[in-house]
Amino acid sequence: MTLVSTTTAPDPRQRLAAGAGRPAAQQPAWPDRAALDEAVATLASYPPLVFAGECDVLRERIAAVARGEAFLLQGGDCAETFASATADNIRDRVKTILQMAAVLTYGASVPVVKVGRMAGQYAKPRSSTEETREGVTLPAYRGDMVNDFDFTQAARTPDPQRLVRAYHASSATLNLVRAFTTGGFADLRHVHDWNKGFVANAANARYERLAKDIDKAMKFMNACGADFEAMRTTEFFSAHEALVLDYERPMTRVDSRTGDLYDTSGHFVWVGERTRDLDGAHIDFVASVRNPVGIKVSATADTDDLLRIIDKVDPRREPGRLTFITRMGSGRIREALPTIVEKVTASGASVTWVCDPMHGNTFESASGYKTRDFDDVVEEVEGFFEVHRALGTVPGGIHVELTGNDVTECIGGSERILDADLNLRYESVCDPRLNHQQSLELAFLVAEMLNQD
Ligand SMILES: O=C[C@H](O)[C@H](O)COP(=O)(O)O
Ligand SMILES: C=C(OP(=O)(O)O)C(=O)O
Repeated sequence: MTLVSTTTAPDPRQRLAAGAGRPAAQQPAWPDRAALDEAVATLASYPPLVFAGECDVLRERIAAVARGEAFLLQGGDCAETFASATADNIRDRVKTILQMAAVLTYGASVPVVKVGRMAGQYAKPRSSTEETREGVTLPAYRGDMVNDFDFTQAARTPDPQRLVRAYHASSATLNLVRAFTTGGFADLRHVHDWNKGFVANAANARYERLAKDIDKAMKFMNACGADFEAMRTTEFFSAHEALVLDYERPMTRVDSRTGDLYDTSGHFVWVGERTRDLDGAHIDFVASVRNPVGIKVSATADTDDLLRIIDKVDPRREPGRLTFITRMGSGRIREALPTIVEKVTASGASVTWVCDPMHGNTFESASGYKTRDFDDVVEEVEGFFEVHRALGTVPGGIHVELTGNDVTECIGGSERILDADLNLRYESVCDPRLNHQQSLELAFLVAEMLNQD
């Protein structure tokens, strides 16, 4: 892929420029136009973070997910921060995802497509444009790509230089992820090592037993003369919400092979529940790029609206192109999802269904923390499987906010985290994440659900 098209056809970037006039929700109020233009120009001059061919591979993998031949595992921080883009944090998140994938692959005999909510997840849509603390009102924190979490006027003022910092942090993250996943660290023969460094607990002990079984199977295959080359590395893709269009547009490039546009900020990008307006700039943006894309779908989504989004984003009905990430809440999924799935299926659309059991299950605890109950998370995934089984459609994967760290942000799980424990290690700057143990527990439970076929 080159940065500049060599064809004489009209420049496909005109398509992007045309979309720029559409209304865009949840965009930062940049105070300095010249500084923004400079940051956007800088981003446009930088190399792509991912390559078009990799996005095509992911589209094929997601097409296999839609056929029920693989399972999609998307996970990572609610909001990455520049300060937390450290080697240890990145390694532990990758290890957690690799462990979950090992549990799913071994436990349910299904290939797992691994996608990190990583290397670009630096922007957040907010319910309110402002935040008030003790009588002081400031702009809401919108992610490190936009402003800083500190509660001061200077920190909360959007700064376009942060777009450039987000690029560099994503680049460094992706570089390490690529090193981990292709440099030997992800070799299935190291399945035990991924558990090292995590505190001893029930989920880790259960994982240790599974790792022993995998080890045994590998030794058996080795003795039979199996070729382990394919297991030395693993595919690992990056994903984030395509929210701040002043970041996504300059990162969008023309693929010299095809003349098509690709958003090179990540392999997979999604449009959130708050920005998926049919005539808005976000849907127009993802319609213009060839990456596999996702759309968040809540329990209140209008099915006709979704059908129009499908027509716009995936007019060719291309397998793997469009994923609906449903996030309905444990109490509503069984009532809201069936009609949507039925009508979408009846329309002949080619959509991959993935369950986000986090965003419909957030509440404020009695002690004032934004949290989620592990039981609600599990309940929503169960509802997702039940609905798809009843309709004969494919429950393709899960999309979860998680960390490899031992945080206390979601209540429940076998550690029985209580409201009173939330203040111990509540580190998220936005929404609560599953900790390492809760993530592994979820993977074991999902493997059981997959096995019920
Ligand atoms: O991650 C999703 C949203 O950005 C988040 O839930 C918004 O949180 P808020 O309602 O506190 O703004
Ligand atoms: C904001 C998010 O989700 P949703 O759009 O579903 O609320 C998210 O996944 O970070």
